[in-house]
Amino acid sequence: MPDILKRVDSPQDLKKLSLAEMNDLAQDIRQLLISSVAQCGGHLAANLGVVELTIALHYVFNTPQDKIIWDVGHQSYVHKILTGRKDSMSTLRQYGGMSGFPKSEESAHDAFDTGHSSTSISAAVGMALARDIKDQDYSVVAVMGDGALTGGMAYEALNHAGNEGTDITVILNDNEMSISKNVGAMSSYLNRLRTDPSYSRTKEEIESVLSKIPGIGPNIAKAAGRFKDSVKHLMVPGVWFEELGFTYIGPVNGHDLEQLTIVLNNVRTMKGPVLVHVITQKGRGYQPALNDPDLFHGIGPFDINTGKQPKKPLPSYTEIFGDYILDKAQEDSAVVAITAAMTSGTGLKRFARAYPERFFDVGICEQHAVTMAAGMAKAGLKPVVCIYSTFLQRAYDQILHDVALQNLPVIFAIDRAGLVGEDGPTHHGVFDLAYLRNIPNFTILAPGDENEFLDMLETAFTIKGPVAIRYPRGIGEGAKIHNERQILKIGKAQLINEGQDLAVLAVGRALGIAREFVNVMAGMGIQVELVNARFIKPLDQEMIISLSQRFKRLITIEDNCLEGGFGSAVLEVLADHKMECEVVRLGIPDEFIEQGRVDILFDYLDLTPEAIAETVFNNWPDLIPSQAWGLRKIGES
Ligand SMILES: Cc1ncc(C[n+]2csc(CCOP(=O)(O)OP(=O)(O)O)c2C)c(N)n1
Ligand SMILES: CC(=O)[C@@H](O)[C@H](O)COP(=O)(O)O
Ligand SMILES: [Mg+2]
Repeated sequence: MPDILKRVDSPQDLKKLSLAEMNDLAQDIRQLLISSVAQCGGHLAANLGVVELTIALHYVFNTPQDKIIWDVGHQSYVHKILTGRKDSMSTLRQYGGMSGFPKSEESAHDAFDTGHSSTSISAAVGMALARDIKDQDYSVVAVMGDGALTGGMAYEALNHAGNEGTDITVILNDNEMSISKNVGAMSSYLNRLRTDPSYSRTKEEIESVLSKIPGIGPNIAKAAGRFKDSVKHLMVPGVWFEELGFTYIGPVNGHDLEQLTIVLNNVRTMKGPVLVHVITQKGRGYQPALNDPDLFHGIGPFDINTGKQPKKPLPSYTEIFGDYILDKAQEDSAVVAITAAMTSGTGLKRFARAYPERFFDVGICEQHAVTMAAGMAKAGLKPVVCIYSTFLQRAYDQILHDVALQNLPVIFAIDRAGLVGEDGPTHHGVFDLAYLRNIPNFTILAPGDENEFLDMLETAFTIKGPVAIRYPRGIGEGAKIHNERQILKIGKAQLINEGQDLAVLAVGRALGIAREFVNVMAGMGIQVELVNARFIKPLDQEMIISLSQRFKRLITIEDNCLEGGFGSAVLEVLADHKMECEVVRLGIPDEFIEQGRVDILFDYLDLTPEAIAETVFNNWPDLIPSQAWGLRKIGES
């Protein structure tokens, strides 16, 4: 580990460093970031961009007494390194290792848990109001990116904070990037603040503005004076923010530690809501990340020298979707694609290039995306809303009230459904079946393999109402893609394997696990009937009833939460028809699942073929054949 970094185990150590040493520290931290993310994967580009900003924040503020809230939290690695966790960087995002997001249970310096965007100002206002009610004394700082500022919640919070006049500091970290290039009118406004000289005030104007800040002005004015001519650029009128009741300070060079520490030192003593507009460069200090900040926003392990990643052996569900939607748009001019700031993540990059007039990146605005799609559907288009399962949670009422209630034909392509792996509990998409299947008019599907996914997409375009297709992160089952598409019969499950001893109903990614389970059982002489549910809504009631009559023992498998999920839906059918049948539901239990490789998580959840066999034998010991006695846990109650 480089020298200066060795000496920094806490923010207190940082405060002993000279400016030159802090600049050296910044370079040491960049090295650690690059080597750790190259090994573990993670959010590299954003962290490289906030190195100096994070050093300056910890130099000026005193965590954990002062609270720093990292919006989204993907850029919190530097904060973790400076707050006693540098040695844990080798475990970043691994099972049992350090989280890639702020986590209060991991450190007292992590003031608020994040992962989803645009929450930081609301949380900061809440903490600041609590502080004031309890008559306590500490600073509350929200660090938010320009991408996060496209999210509606940020505006709700700015609106409220400006009105309350609460003492909070918002650091707007503007790097002109969301994951892809940032979008929207606010982004253009920030760009004008950054670049248009007519927005810049003269030194005298700045000092006059500063001196009007009650009780604090002279301090700031003095600090500004130290910058002589360059101070002209220190404060420009961020009129929009000022109209909302914020004191706007900026643009500030986010890589100039001297300027940052002076500005933050003064901001620290200011009253009321303050917004500091900091300009940073995403990917700074690592050429491959500078060349492709989108790729290096969130990346798997890579070669440090080349920045290259190992080639994937198979196309992912996302890529298959990207190919399909491109073809579909060519075939049907009414097809439009909508993303909420996840163009590459949802496989829409080529669509965006080929059909710019039919592609809409609305920013981190899942709610707006869904209601806008409803409007488009009402007016005759065929909108496909491409949103990760976990982020679609944001738009629940819009799905229900604006789409489903009017039975509008909006197709929801729900990527990253089920366990996503290293991003962990903030990002696992394990709730969608439960939050969607109670909404009338919906058709909900989950593919068991790549061809079925394509059939489902094709089928979705024939349905005259809202459709959700949920599919997992990463590569599929490896099925060879053929060209004949079939329109699926709505609400009909698919019999995969006939058996006599036990029936399994599986859905989506769980079908792959179930297939292997059938083989494991067959190896022990137990014949399992396997059904691919295909539809979560409408359910194939006939099939479920028939299975319950024939087998009396049924297993459901899903990678969704058990409460309210697919297995619960099966139980409802059985109860409604007064069927007597023993059902074991397998899926995600009532807990937040940690980060880690998906196979490790499935193992932890006893959702491997062998573990399922053990569960079966534990529930129904009469099924245990003599050959099965080698298996872990068998016979234990
Ligand atoms: C509600 C929600 N939607 C989408 C995302 C995915 N996401 C994570 S970071 C990010 C871009 C954030 O951009 P910005 O705030 O400017 O941070 P930067 O990476 O540029 O530092 C997006 C879209 C998310 N975390 N939460
Ligand atoms: C921080 C965040 O929300 C995204 O960057 C997310 O981590 C992307 O996930 P994927 O890697 O699955 O696209
Ligand atoms: Mg940004």
